[in-house]
Amino acid sequence: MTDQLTVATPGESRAWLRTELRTRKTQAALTLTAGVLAAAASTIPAYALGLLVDRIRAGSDAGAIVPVAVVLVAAAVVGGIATAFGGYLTARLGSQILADLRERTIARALRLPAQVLDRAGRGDLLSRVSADISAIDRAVSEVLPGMISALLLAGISLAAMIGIDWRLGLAGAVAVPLYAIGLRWYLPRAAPSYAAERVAIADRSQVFVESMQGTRTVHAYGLEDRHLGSIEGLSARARDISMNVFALYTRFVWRINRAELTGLASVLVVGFLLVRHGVVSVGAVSAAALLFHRLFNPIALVMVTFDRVQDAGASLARLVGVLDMDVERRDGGTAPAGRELVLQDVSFRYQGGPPVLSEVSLRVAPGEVVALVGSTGAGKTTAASLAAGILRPESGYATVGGVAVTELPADSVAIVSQETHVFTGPLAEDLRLARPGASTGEVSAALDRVGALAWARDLPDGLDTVVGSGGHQLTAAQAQQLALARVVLLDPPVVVLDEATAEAGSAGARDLEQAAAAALRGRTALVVAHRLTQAASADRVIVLDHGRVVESGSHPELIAAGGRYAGFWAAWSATDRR
Ligand SMILES: Nc1ncnc2c1ncn2[C@@H]1O[C@H](COP(=O)(O)OP(=O)(O)OP(=O)(O)O)[C@@H](O)[C@H]1O
Repeated sequence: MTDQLTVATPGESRAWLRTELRTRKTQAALTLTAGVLAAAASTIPAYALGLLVDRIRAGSDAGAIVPVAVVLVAAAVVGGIATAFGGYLTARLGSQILADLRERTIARALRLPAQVLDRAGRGDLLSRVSADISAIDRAVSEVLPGMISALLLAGISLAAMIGIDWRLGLAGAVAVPLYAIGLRWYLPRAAPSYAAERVAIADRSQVFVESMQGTRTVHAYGLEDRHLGSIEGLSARARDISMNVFALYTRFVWRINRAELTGLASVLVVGFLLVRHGVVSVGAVSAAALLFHRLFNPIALVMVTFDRVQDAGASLARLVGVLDMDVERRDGGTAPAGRELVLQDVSFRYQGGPPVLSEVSLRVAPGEVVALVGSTGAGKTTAASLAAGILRPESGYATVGGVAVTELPADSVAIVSQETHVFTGPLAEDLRLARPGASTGEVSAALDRVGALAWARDLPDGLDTVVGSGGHQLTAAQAQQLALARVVLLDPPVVVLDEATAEAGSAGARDLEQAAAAALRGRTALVVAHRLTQAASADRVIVLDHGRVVESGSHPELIAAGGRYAGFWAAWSATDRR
Protein backbone atom coordinates (compact mmCIF):
# COMPACT_ATOMS: atom_id res chain seq x y z
CA MET A 1 0.00 0.00 0.00
CA THR A 2 1.17 3.56 -0.62
CA ASP A 3 2.39 5.90 2.10
CA GLN A 4 -0.35 8.26 3.21
CA LEU A 5 -0.18 12.04 3.44
CA THR A 6 0.55 13.53 6.87
CA VAL A 7 -2.12 13.34 9.63
CA ALA A 8 -2.09 15.94 12.44
CA THR A 9 -1.92 14.85 16.10
CA PRO A 10 -4.97 15.66 18.33
CA GLY A 11 -2.88 18.41 19.96
CA GLU A 12 -2.10 20.00 16.56
CA SER A 13 -5.78 19.88 15.55
CA ARG A 14 -6.83 21.49 18.85
CA ALA A 15 -4.17 24.20 18.47
CA TRP A 16 -5.41 24.90 14.95
CA LEU A 17 -9.04 25.16 16.20
CA ARG A 18 -8.05 27.49 19.06
CA THR A 19 -6.28 29.80 16.60
CA GLU A 20 -9.30 29.83 14.30
CA LEU A 21 -11.67 30.67 17.21
CA ARG A 22 -9.30 33.35 18.51
CA THR A 23 -9.37 35.10 15.14
CA ARG A 24 -13.18 35.16 15.37
CA LYS A 25 -13.47 36.12 19.06
CA THR A 26 -16.60 38.29 18.91
CA GLN A 27 -18.53 35.80 16.84
CA ALA A 28 -17.50 32.93 19.16
CA ALA A 29 -18.54 34.92 22.28
CA LEU A 30 -21.94 35.79 20.77
CA THR A 31 -22.49 32.12 19.86
CA LEU A 32 -21.71 31.03 23.43
CA THR A 33 -23.99 33.70 24.96
CA ALA A 34 -26.94 32.60 22.80
CA GLY A 35 -26.29 28.97 23.81
CA VAL A 36 -26.22 29.75 27.56
CA LEU A 37 -29.42 31.84 27.28
CA ALA A 38 -31.19 29.01 25.45
CA ALA A 39 -30.09 26.44 28.06
CA ALA A 40 -31.10 28.66 30.99
CA ALA A 41 -34.53 29.35 29.45
CA SER A 42 -35.21 25.67 28.98
CA THR A 43 -34.73 24.86 32.70
CA ILE A 44 -37.48 27.31 33.68
CA PRO A 45 -40.45 25.06 32.67
CA ALA A 46 -39.25 22.37 35.12
CA TYR A 47 -39.24 24.87 37.99
CA ALA A 48 -42.64 26.21 36.91
CA LEU A 49 -44.15 22.72 36.78
CA GLY A 50 -42.76 21.98 40.26
CA LEU A 51 -44.42 25.14 41.53
CA LEU A 52 -47.63 24.08 39.86
CA VAL A 53 -47.54 20.71 41.65
CA ASP A 54 -47.13 22.43 45.02
CA ARG A 55 -49.93 24.94 44.34
CA ILE A 56 -52.36 22.23 43.21
CA ARG A 57 -51.47 20.12 46.24
CA ALA A 58 -52.07 23.16 48.44
CA GLY A 59 -55.53 23.51 46.84
CA SER A 60 -54.83 26.90 45.20
CA ASP A 61 -57.50 28.22 42.88
CA ALA A 62 -57.19 28.59 39.08
CA GLY A 63 -55.98 32.20 39.44
CA ALA A 64 -52.73 30.99 41.01
CA ILE A 65 -52.05 28.76 38.03
CA VAL A 66 -52.27 31.49 35.35
CA PRO A 67 -48.95 33.25 36.21
CA VAL A 68 -47.18 29.86 36.07
CA ALA A 69 -48.66 29.25 32.63
CA VAL A 70 -47.50 32.72 31.49
CA VAL A 71 -43.96 32.00 32.71
CA LEU A 72 -44.04 28.66 30.86
CA VAL A 73 -45.07 30.29 27.59
CA ALA A 74 -42.53 33.15 27.94
CA ALA A 75 -39.70 30.68 28.72
CA ALA A 76 -40.67 28.55 25.74
CA VAL A 77 -40.62 31.57 23.40
CA VAL A 78 -37.28 32.95 24.71
CA GLY A 79 -35.77 29.44 24.75
CA GLY A 80 -36.97 28.73 21.21
CA ILE A 81 -35.58 31.98 19.81
CA ALA A 82 -32.25 31.62 21.63
CA THR A 83 -31.92 27.95 20.55
CA ALA A 84 -32.57 28.78 16.90
CA PHE A 85 -30.22 31.77 17.01
CA GLY A 86 -27.50 29.80 18.83
CA GLY A 87 -27.80 26.92 16.37
CA TYR A 88 -27.59 29.31 13.44
CA LEU A 89 -24.54 31.08 14.90
CA THR A 90 -22.76 27.80 15.64
CA ALA A 91 -23.39 26.46 12.14
CA ARG A 92 -22.31 29.79 10.62
CA LEU A 93 -19.11 29.98 12.61
CA GLY A 94 -18.33 26.33 11.79
CA SER A 95 -19.05 26.77 8.09
CA GLN A 96 -16.82 29.84 7.85
CA ILE A 97 -13.94 28.04 9.55
CA LEU A 98 -14.52 25.00 7.33
CA ALA A 99 -14.63 27.04 4.10
CA ASP A 100 -11.33 28.61 5.10
CA LEU A 101 -9.86 25.19 5.88
CA ARG A 102 -11.02 23.76 2.54
CA GLU A 103 -9.47 26.61 0.55
CA ARG A 104 -6.19 26.44 2.42
CA THR A 105 -5.98 22.64 2.10
CA ILE A 106 -6.58 22.74 -1.64
CA ALA A 107 -4.11 25.62 -2.08
CA ARG A 108 -1.51 23.63 -0.12
CA ALA A 109 -2.28 20.38 -1.97
CA LEU A 110 -1.78 22.07 -5.35
CA ARG A 111 1.69 23.13 -4.24
CA LEU A 112 2.82 19.78 -2.82
CA PRO A 113 5.91 18.31 -4.48
CA ALA A 114 5.01 15.88 -7.28
CA GLN A 115 7.04 13.09 -5.66
CA VAL A 116 5.03 13.40 -2.43
CA LEU A 117 1.75 13.04 -4.34
CA ASP A 118 3.14 10.14 -6.38
CA ARG A 119 4.17 8.40 -3.19
CA ALA A 120 0.94 9.02 -1.32
CA GLY A 121 -1.38 8.45 -4.27
CA ARG A 122 -3.80 11.05 -5.56
CA GLY A 123 -6.78 9.02 -4.24
CA ASP A 124 -5.81 9.86 -0.65
CA LEU A 125 -5.71 13.56 -1.42
CA LEU A 126 -9.02 13.34 -3.30
CA SER A 127 -10.71 11.61 -0.38
CA ARG A 128 -9.38 14.30 2.00
CA VAL A 129 -10.75 17.23 0.03
CA SER A 130 -14.06 15.44 -0.67
CA ALA A 131 -15.09 12.78 1.90
CA ASP A 132 -13.26 14.37 4.85
CA ILE A 133 -14.58 17.85 4.12
CA SER A 134 -18.13 16.39 3.84
CA ALA A 135 -17.75 14.55 7.18
CA ILE A 136 -16.76 17.78 8.93
CA ASP A 137 -19.39 19.75 7.06
CA ARG A 138 -22.14 17.37 8.21
CA ALA A 139 -20.85 17.42 11.78
CA VAL A 140 -20.71 21.21 11.82
CA SER A 141 -24.17 21.75 10.39
CA GLU A 142 -26.09 18.78 11.87
CA VAL A 143 -24.32 17.68 15.06
CA LEU A 144 -22.29 20.48 16.57
CA PRO A 145 -25.13 22.96 17.35
CA GLY A 146 -27.16 20.22 19.13
CA MET A 147 -24.10 18.93 20.97
CA ILE A 148 -23.01 22.32 22.27
CA SER A 149 -26.53 23.22 23.46
CA ALA A 150 -26.89 19.76 25.08
CA LEU A 151 -23.65 20.18 27.02
CA LEU A 152 -24.65 23.67 28.19
CA LEU A 153 -28.09 22.36 29.19
CA ALA A 154 -26.54 19.48 31.16
CA GLY A 155 -24.27 21.86 33.09
CA ILE A 156 -27.04 24.34 33.91
CA SER A 157 -29.58 21.61 34.82
CA LEU A 158 -27.18 19.94 37.23
CA ALA A 159 -26.49 23.32 38.86
CA ALA A 160 -30.26 23.92 39.11
CA MET A 161 -30.81 20.51 40.76
CA ILE A 162 -28.08 21.27 43.30
CA GLY A 163 -29.84 24.62 43.84
CA ILE A 164 -33.08 22.80 44.80
CA ASP A 165 -31.23 20.45 47.15
CA TRP A 166 -27.62 19.33 46.89
CA ARG A 167 -28.65 15.71 47.60
CA LEU A 168 -30.93 15.73 44.53
CA GLY A 169 -28.02 17.10 42.47
CA LEU A 170 -25.78 14.36 43.82
CA ALA A 171 -28.41 11.70 43.03
CA GLY A 172 -28.60 12.93 39.43
CA ALA A 173 -24.81 13.07 39.23
CA VAL A 174 -24.72 9.27 39.87
CA ALA A 175 -25.46 8.96 36.13
CA VAL A 176 -22.35 10.94 35.17
CA PRO A 177 -19.78 8.17 35.89
CA LEU A 178 -22.07 5.67 34.15
CA TYR A 179 -22.20 7.86 31.04
CA ALA A 180 -18.41 8.24 31.29
CA ILE A 181 -17.96 4.46 31.66
CA GLY A 182 -20.11 4.00 28.54
CA LEU A 183 -17.98 6.47 26.58
CA ARG A 184 -14.76 4.98 27.93
CA TRP A 185 -15.92 1.57 26.78
CA TYR A 186 -17.00 2.87 23.39
CA LEU A 187 -14.38 5.40 22.31
CA PRO A 188 -11.22 3.25 22.37
CA ARG A 189 -13.11 0.60 20.41
CA ALA A 190 -14.69 3.09 18.03
CA ALA A 191 -11.51 5.10 17.25
CA PRO A 192 -9.56 2.26 15.59
CA SER A 193 -12.74 1.11 13.83
CA TYR A 194 -13.28 4.58 12.35
CA ALA A 195 -9.62 4.88 11.40
CA ALA A 196 -9.79 1.44 9.73
CA GLU A 197 -13.02 2.43 7.96
CA ARG A 198 -11.41 5.63 6.68
CA VAL A 199 -8.30 3.82 5.44
CA ALA A 200 -10.48 1.17 3.77
CA ILE A 201 -12.47 3.90 1.99
CA ALA A 202 -9.27 5.72 0.94
CA ASP A 203 -7.79 2.44 -0.38
CA ARG A 204 -10.97 1.72 -2.32
CA SER A 205 -11.03 5.17 -3.92
CA GLN A 206 -7.29 4.91 -4.69
CA VAL A 207 -7.81 1.68 -6.64
CA PHE A 208 -10.92 3.12 -8.30
CA VAL A 209 -9.13 6.32 -9.40
CA GLU A 210 -6.17 4.32 -10.70
CA SER A 211 -8.47 2.01 -12.67
CA MET A 212 -10.29 4.99 -14.19
CA GLN A 213 -7.09 6.84 -15.03
CA GLY A 214 -5.59 3.76 -16.60
CA THR A 215 -8.76 2.71 -18.46
CA ARG A 216 -6.92 2.33 -21.74
CA THR A 217 -4.24 0.10 -20.26
CA VAL A 218 -6.91 -1.89 -18.41
CA HIS A 219 -8.77 -2.48 -21.70
CA ALA A 220 -5.60 -3.12 -23.69
CA TYR A 221 -4.44 -5.91 -21.39
CA GLY A 222 -7.93 -7.26 -20.60
CA LEU A 223 -7.46 -6.44 -16.90
CA GLU A 224 -11.14 -5.51 -16.26
CA ASP A 225 -11.89 -8.57 -14.13
CA ARG A 226 -8.77 -8.23 -12.09
CA HIS A 227 -9.47 -4.53 -11.37
CA LEU A 228 -13.15 -5.20 -10.62
CA GLY A 229 -12.08 -8.03 -8.30
CA SER A 230 -9.75 -5.76 -6.40
CA ILE A 231 -12.40 -2.98 -6.13
CA GLU A 232 -14.91 -5.62 -4.97
CA GLY A 233 -12.48 -6.98 -2.36
CA LEU A 234 -11.74 -3.54 -0.97
CA SER A 235 -15.46 -2.61 -0.99
CA ALA A 236 -16.29 -5.80 0.94
CA ARG A 237 -13.63 -4.92 3.48
CA ALA A 238 -15.06 -1.40 3.87
CA ARG A 239 -18.58 -2.88 4.29
CA ASP A 240 -17.48 -5.42 6.93
CA ILE A 241 -15.70 -2.76 8.94
CA SER A 242 -18.81 -0.51 8.77
CA MET A 243 -20.99 -3.40 10.06
CA ASN A 244 -18.64 -3.96 13.00
CA VAL A 245 -18.80 -0.25 13.80
CA PHE A 246 -22.62 -0.45 13.87
CA ALA A 247 -22.68 -3.52 16.16
CA LEU A 248 -20.42 -1.67 18.54
CA TYR A 249 -22.79 1.29 18.48
CA THR A 250 -25.83 -0.84 19.45
CA ARG A 251 -24.04 -2.11 22.57
CA PHE A 252 -23.14 1.46 23.39
CA VAL A 253 -26.82 2.57 23.33
CA TRP A 254 -27.59 -0.09 25.96
CA ARG A 255 -25.00 1.54 28.25
CA ILE A 256 -26.63 4.95 27.77
CA ASN A 257 -30.04 3.54 28.79
CA ARG A 258 -28.48 2.01 31.89
CA ALA A 259 -27.07 5.41 32.98
CA GLU A 260 -30.48 7.10 32.41
CA LEU A 261 -32.36 4.49 34.43
CA THR A 262 -29.91 4.60 37.34
CA GLY A 263 -29.85 8.41 37.46
CA LEU A 264 -33.63 8.87 37.39
CA ALA A 265 -34.22 6.08 39.90
CA SER A 266 -31.69 7.73 42.27
CA VAL A 267 -33.37 11.14 41.98
CA LEU A 268 -36.82 9.60 42.69
CA VAL A 269 -35.62 7.50 45.66
CA VAL A 270 -33.64 10.39 47.21
CA GLY A 271 -36.57 12.76 46.51
CA PHE A 272 -39.01 10.35 48.16
CA LEU A 273 -36.83 10.18 51.28
CA LEU A 274 -36.35 13.97 51.37
CA VAL A 275 -40.13 14.59 51.07
CA ARG A 276 -40.78 11.99 53.75
CA HIS A 277 -38.43 13.82 56.13
CA GLY A 278 -40.06 17.13 55.19
CA VAL A 279 -36.82 18.61 53.79
CA VAL A 280 -38.21 19.57 50.35
CA SER A 281 -41.67 19.78 48.80
CA VAL A 282 -43.16 17.30 46.33
CA GLY A 283 -43.05 20.11 43.72
CA ALA A 284 -39.30 20.64 44.23
CA VAL A 285 -38.63 16.92 43.75
CA SER A 286 -40.87 16.93 40.66
CA ALA A 287 -38.87 19.86 39.28
CA ALA A 288 -35.57 18.03 39.92
CA ALA A 289 -36.88 14.81 38.33
CA LEU A 290 -38.16 16.80 35.32
CA LEU A 291 -34.84 18.63 34.98
CA PHE A 292 -33.05 15.27 34.97
CA HIS A 293 -35.53 13.61 32.62
CA ARG A 294 -35.25 16.56 30.24
CA LEU A 295 -31.57 15.71 29.82
CA PHE A 296 -32.25 12.21 28.43
CA ASN A 297 -32.58 13.25 24.80
CA PRO A 298 -29.84 15.91 24.70
CA ILE A 299 -27.32 13.68 26.53
CA ALA A 300 -28.21 10.67 24.37
CA LEU A 301 -27.66 12.96 21.38
CA VAL A 302 -24.22 13.91 22.69
CA MET A 303 -23.35 10.27 23.28
CA VAL A 304 -24.56 8.89 19.97
CA THR A 305 -23.19 11.76 17.92
CA PHE A 306 -19.88 11.60 19.69
CA ASP A 307 -18.82 9.14 17.02
CA ARG A 308 -19.66 11.64 14.29
CA VAL A 309 -17.74 14.36 16.05
CA GLN A 310 -14.92 11.90 16.53
CA ASP A 311 -15.23 10.99 12.88
CA ALA A 312 -15.07 14.69 11.99
CA GLY A 313 -12.07 14.99 14.32
CA ALA A 314 -10.28 12.23 12.38
CA SER A 315 -11.11 14.05 9.14
CA LEU A 316 -9.96 17.34 10.59
CA ALA A 317 -6.62 15.78 11.54
CA ARG A 318 -6.20 14.61 7.94
CA LEU A 319 -6.86 18.13 6.59
CA VAL A 320 -4.77 19.96 9.19
CA GLY A 321 -2.05 17.38 8.40
CA VAL A 322 -1.98 18.57 4.77
CA LEU A 323 -1.77 22.20 5.96
CA ASP A 324 1.38 21.33 7.90
CA MET A 325 3.15 19.70 4.94
CA ASP A 326 6.09 21.39 3.24
CA VAL A 327 5.25 22.88 -0.12
CA GLU A 328 7.56 22.95 -3.06
CA ARG A 329 7.84 26.50 -4.29
CA ARG A 330 7.86 29.65 -2.19
CA ASP A 331 5.60 32.54 -3.16
CA GLY A 332 7.47 34.92 -5.39
CA GLY A 333 10.78 33.05 -5.45
CA THR A 334 14.25 34.43 -6.19
CA ALA A 335 14.85 35.89 -9.66
CA PRO A 336 17.69 34.09 -11.51
CA ALA A 337 20.83 36.08 -12.43
CA GLY A 338 21.12 34.65 -15.92
CA ARG A 339 19.70 31.93 -18.14
CA GLU A 340 22.26 29.14 -17.80
CA LEU A 341 20.82 25.80 -16.63
CA VAL A 342 23.21 23.71 -14.53
CA LEU A 343 22.93 20.23 -13.00
CA GLN A 344 25.99 19.66 -10.83
CA ASP A 345 26.83 16.21 -9.42
CA VAL A 346 23.14 15.40 -9.15
CA SER A 347 22.20 12.03 -7.67
CA PHE A 348 18.65 10.83 -7.19
CA ARG A 349 16.64 7.77 -6.22
CA TYR A 350 12.87 7.34 -5.89
CA GLN A 351 11.60 6.50 -2.38
CA GLY A 352 13.44 3.37 -1.26
CA GLY A 353 14.47 2.46 -4.81
CA PRO A 354 17.91 1.97 -6.41
CA PRO A 355 19.95 5.01 -7.60
CA VAL A 356 18.40 6.41 -10.81
CA LEU A 357 20.93 9.21 -11.41
CA SER A 358 24.52 9.16 -10.17
CA GLU A 359 26.53 12.39 -10.08
CA VAL A 360 25.07 13.77 -13.29
CA SER A 361 26.60 17.11 -14.32
CA LEU A 362 25.48 19.09 -17.34
CA ARG A 363 25.35 22.71 -18.41
CA VAL A 364 23.00 24.28 -20.94
CA ALA A 365 24.32 27.69 -22.03
CA PRO A 366 21.89 30.61 -22.46
CA GLY A 367 19.87 30.07 -25.65
CA GLU A 368 21.38 26.61 -26.24
CA VAL A 369 19.23 23.55 -27.00
CA VAL A 370 20.62 20.35 -25.45
CA ALA A 371 19.07 16.95 -26.20
CA LEU A 372 19.11 14.10 -23.65
CA VAL A 373 19.40 10.69 -25.25
CA GLY A 374 19.50 7.20 -23.75
CA SER A 375 17.74 3.88 -23.71
CA THR A 376 14.53 3.28 -21.78
CA GLY A 377 15.01 3.72 -18.06
CA ALA A 378 18.35 5.55 -18.46
CA GLY A 379 17.00 8.39 -16.31
CA LYS A 380 16.14 11.05 -18.93
CA THR A 381 12.70 11.96 -17.56
CA THR A 382 14.09 12.01 -14.02
CA ALA A 383 16.90 14.38 -15.08
CA ALA A 384 14.33 16.59 -16.84
CA SER A 385 12.11 16.68 -13.71
CA LEU A 386 15.10 17.64 -11.57
CA ALA A 387 16.02 20.40 -14.03
CA ALA A 388 12.44 21.73 -13.88
CA GLY A 389 12.34 21.64 -10.06
CA ILE A 390 9.59 19.01 -9.92
CA LEU A 391 11.95 16.66 -8.09
CA ARG A 392 14.66 17.60 -5.59
CA PRO A 393 18.13 16.07 -5.93
CA GLU A 394 19.29 13.74 -3.17
CA SER A 395 22.73 15.33 -3.52
CA GLY A 396 24.21 17.90 -5.90
CA TYR A 397 22.18 20.82 -7.18
CA ALA A 398 20.11 22.10 -10.10
CA THR A 399 20.24 25.84 -10.78
CA VAL A 400 19.21 28.46 -13.32
CA GLY A 401 21.21 31.68 -13.25
CA GLY A 402 22.76 30.54 -9.95
CA VAL A 403 19.40 30.02 -8.16
CA ALA A 404 18.16 26.55 -7.14
CA VAL A 405 15.37 25.62 -9.56
CA THR A 406 12.98 24.86 -6.65
CA GLU A 407 13.41 28.47 -5.44
CA LEU A 408 12.75 30.18 -8.77
CA PRO A 409 9.64 32.22 -9.56
CA ALA A 410 7.00 30.06 -11.28
CA ASP A 411 7.56 31.65 -14.71
CA SER A 412 11.34 31.02 -14.88
CA VAL A 413 11.34 27.39 -16.02
CA ALA A 414 8.50 25.76 -17.95
CA ILE A 415 8.20 22.02 -18.38
CA VAL A 416 6.21 20.33 -21.09
CA SER A 417 5.88 16.79 -19.84
CA GLN A 418 4.55 13.58 -21.36
CA GLU A 419 1.39 14.04 -19.33
CA THR A 420 -0.34 17.07 -20.84
CA HIS A 421 -3.64 17.99 -19.29
CA VAL A 422 -6.26 20.03 -21.12
CA PHE A 423 -8.43 21.85 -18.57
CA THR A 424 -12.16 21.92 -19.21
CA GLY A 425 -13.25 25.25 -20.68
CA PRO A 426 -12.81 27.38 -23.81
CA LEU A 427 -9.56 26.66 -25.63
CA ALA A 428 -8.41 30.28 -25.33
CA GLU A 429 -8.86 30.10 -21.53
CA ASP A 430 -6.72 26.96 -21.38
CA LEU A 431 -3.92 28.99 -22.99
CA ARG A 432 -4.50 31.98 -20.73
CA LEU A 433 -3.56 29.79 -17.76
CA ALA A 434 0.00 30.61 -18.82
CA ARG A 435 -0.64 34.33 -19.03
CA PRO A 436 -3.92 35.50 -17.48
CA GLY A 437 -5.32 38.48 -19.39
CA ALA A 438 -3.52 37.67 -22.67
CA SER A 439 -5.38 39.31 -25.57
CA THR A 440 -7.04 37.26 -28.33
CA GLY A 441 -4.28 38.52 -30.66
CA GLU A 442 -1.57 37.19 -28.31
CA VAL A 443 -3.37 33.85 -27.91
CA SER A 444 -3.74 33.52 -31.71
CA ALA A 445 -0.07 34.47 -32.25
CA ALA A 446 1.04 31.78 -29.75
CA LEU A 447 -1.10 29.17 -31.53
CA ASP A 448 0.24 30.33 -34.89
CA ARG A 449 3.85 30.02 -33.72
CA VAL A 450 3.34 26.32 -32.91
CA GLY A 451 1.32 25.69 -36.08
CA ALA A 452 -1.97 25.16 -34.25
CA LEU A 453 -3.93 28.23 -35.34
CA ALA A 454 -5.44 26.63 -38.46
CA TRP A 455 -7.03 23.65 -36.70
CA ALA A 456 -8.00 25.75 -33.67
CA ARG A 457 -9.92 28.19 -35.91
CA ASP A 458 -11.63 25.23 -37.61
CA LEU A 459 -13.08 23.95 -34.30
CA PRO A 460 -16.91 24.35 -33.99
CA ASP A 461 -16.60 27.62 -31.99
CA GLY A 462 -13.06 28.51 -32.99
CA LEU A 463 -10.91 29.57 -30.03
CA ASP A 464 -14.03 29.64 -27.80
CA THR A 465 -14.69 25.91 -28.30
CA VAL A 466 -14.99 24.13 -24.96
CA VAL A 467 -12.23 21.52 -24.77
CA GLY A 468 -11.16 19.03 -22.12
CA SER A 469 -13.23 16.49 -20.25
CA GLY A 470 -16.86 16.63 -21.45
CA GLY A 471 -15.95 19.14 -24.22
CA HIS A 472 -14.47 18.79 -27.71
CA GLN A 473 -11.90 16.01 -27.61
CA LEU A 474 -8.45 17.02 -28.82
CA THR A 475 -5.94 14.51 -30.17
CA ALA A 476 -2.79 13.81 -28.15
CA ALA A 477 -0.76 15.83 -30.69
CA GLN A 478 -3.16 18.79 -30.46
CA ALA A 479 -2.95 18.71 -26.66
CA GLN A 480 0.85 18.78 -26.96
CA GLN A 481 0.64 21.75 -29.31
CA LEU A 482 -1.52 23.59 -26.77
CA ALA A 483 1.11 22.88 -24.13
CA LEU A 484 3.76 24.37 -26.44
CA ALA A 485 1.57 27.41 -27.16
CA ARG A 486 1.27 27.92 -23.37
CA VAL A 487 5.10 28.00 -23.24
CA VAL A 488 5.12 30.71 -25.92
CA LEU A 489 2.60 32.76 -23.91
CA LEU A 490 4.41 32.23 -20.61
CA ASP A 491 7.67 33.22 -22.32
CA PRO A 492 10.05 31.63 -19.78
CA PRO A 493 13.83 31.97 -20.27
CA VAL A 494 14.31 28.20 -19.72
CA VAL A 495 12.25 25.28 -21.02
CA VAL A 496 12.42 21.57 -20.24
CA LEU A 497 10.75 19.45 -22.88
CA ASP A 498 9.79 15.82 -22.32
CA GLU A 499 6.95 15.41 -24.78
CA ALA A 500 5.40 12.16 -25.87
CA THR A 501 6.15 12.69 -29.58
CA ALA A 502 6.18 8.95 -30.20
CA GLU A 503 2.41 8.74 -29.58
CA ALA A 504 1.68 11.20 -32.38
CA GLY A 505 2.68 8.88 -35.26
CA SER A 506 5.62 9.83 -37.45
CA ALA A 507 3.94 12.62 -39.48
CA GLY A 508 2.40 14.07 -36.28
CA ALA A 509 5.76 13.74 -34.54
CA ARG A 510 7.47 15.77 -37.27
CA ASP A 511 4.82 18.51 -36.87
CA LEU A 512 5.36 18.47 -33.12
CA GLU A 513 9.11 18.68 -33.56
CA GLN A 514 8.65 21.79 -35.68
CA ALA A 515 6.21 23.21 -33.14
CA ALA A 516 8.69 22.52 -30.34
CA ALA A 517 11.56 24.11 -32.28
CA ALA A 518 9.41 27.24 -32.81
CA ALA A 519 8.43 27.39 -29.11
CA LEU A 520 12.05 26.95 -27.99
CA ARG A 521 13.55 29.57 -30.27
CA GLY A 522 15.73 31.97 -28.25
CA ARG A 523 15.34 29.99 -24.98
CA THR A 524 17.69 27.79 -22.97
CA ALA A 525 16.28 24.29 -23.49
CA LEU A 526 16.81 20.77 -22.22
CA VAL A 527 14.96 18.35 -24.49
CA VAL A 528 14.38 14.66 -23.81
CA ALA A 529 14.79 13.28 -27.31
CA HIS A 530 12.25 10.52 -27.80
CA ARG A 531 13.05 10.59 -31.53
CA LEU A 532 16.65 11.00 -32.60
CA THR A 533 15.73 13.68 -35.19
CA GLN A 534 15.20 15.92 -32.10
CA ALA A 535 18.79 15.19 -31.05
CA ALA A 536 20.15 15.77 -34.57
CA SER A 537 18.66 19.25 -34.67
CA ALA A 538 19.83 20.21 -31.15
CA ASP A 539 22.99 22.26 -30.51
CA ARG A 540 24.42 19.52 -28.33
CA VAL A 541 23.58 15.96 -27.33
CA ILE A 542 24.14 14.33 -23.92
CA VAL A 543 23.91 10.57 -23.68
CA LEU A 544 22.71 9.02 -20.41
CA ASP A 545 23.24 5.38 -19.54
CA HIS A 546 22.11 3.83 -16.27
CA GLY A 547 21.88 7.27 -14.69
CA ARG A 548 25.33 8.49 -15.76
CA VAL A 549 26.46 10.89 -18.51
CA VAL A 550 28.49 8.77 -20.93
CA GLU A 551 28.84 11.07 -23.97
CA SER A 552 28.44 14.76 -24.77
CA GLY A 553 28.95 16.68 -27.99
CA SER A 554 27.23 17.91 -31.14
CA HIS A 555 25.43 15.42 -33.38
CA PRO A 556 28.24 15.37 -36.02
CA GLU A 557 30.92 15.08 -33.31
CA LEU A 558 29.25 12.12 -31.66
CA ILE A 559 28.60 10.40 -35.00
CA ALA A 560 32.28 10.87 -35.87
CA ALA A 561 33.33 9.51 -32.47
CA GLY A 562 31.58 6.25 -33.31
CA GLY A 563 30.46 5.66 -29.71
CA ARG A 564 27.12 4.84 -28.16
CA TYR A 565 25.24 7.72 -29.80
CA ALA A 566 26.54 6.71 -33.22
CA GLY A 567 25.16 3.23 -32.50
CA PHE A 568 21.74 4.65 -31.55
CA TRP A 569 21.74 6.79 -34.69
CA ALA A 570 22.62 3.88 -36.96
CA ALA A 571 19.86 1.73 -35.47
CA TRP A 572 17.36 4.60 -35.69
CA SER A 573 18.28 5.43 -39.30
CA ALA A 574 17.90 1.79 -40.31
CA THR A 575 14.51 1.12 -38.71
CA ASP A 576 12.56 4.14 -37.47
CA ARG A 577 13.49 7.05 -39.65
CA ARG A 578 10.96 7.66 -42.38
N1 LIG B 1 7.81 7.61 -9.93
C1 LIG B 1 8.74 6.63 -9.93
N2 LIG B 1 8.89 5.84 -8.86
C2 LIG B 1 9.83 4.86 -8.83
N3 LIG B 1 10.69 4.62 -9.85
C3 LIG B 1 10.61 5.39 -10.94
C4 LIG B 1 9.63 6.44 -11.03
N4 LIG B 1 9.77 7.04 -12.24
C5 LIG B 1 10.80 6.39 -12.85
N5 LIG B 1 11.29 5.41 -12.08
C6 LIG B 1 12.41 4.52 -12.39
O1 LIG B 1 13.57 5.31 -12.58
C7 LIG B 1 14.35 4.84 -13.67
C8 LIG B 1 14.56 5.96 -14.68
O2 LIG B 1 13.29 6.32 -15.20
P1 LIG B 1 13.12 7.54 -16.21
O3 LIG B 1 11.66 7.65 -16.54
O4 LIG B 1 13.82 8.72 -15.71
O5 LIG B 1 13.90 6.98 -17.48
P2 LIG B 1 13.82 7.45 -18.98
O6 LIG B 1 15.21 7.41 -19.48
O7 LIG B 1 13.10 8.73 -19.09
O8 LIG B 1 12.96 6.29 -19.62
P3 LIG B 1 11.84 6.38 -20.78
O9 LIG B 1 12.55 6.70 -22.03
O10 LIG B 1 11.24 5.01 -20.77
O11 LIG B 1 10.88 7.44 -20.33
C9 LIG B 1 13.57 3.64 -14.25
O12 LIG B 1 14.17 2.47 -13.74
C10 LIG B 1 12.19 3.81 -13.73
O13 LIG B 1 11.59 2.56 -13.52
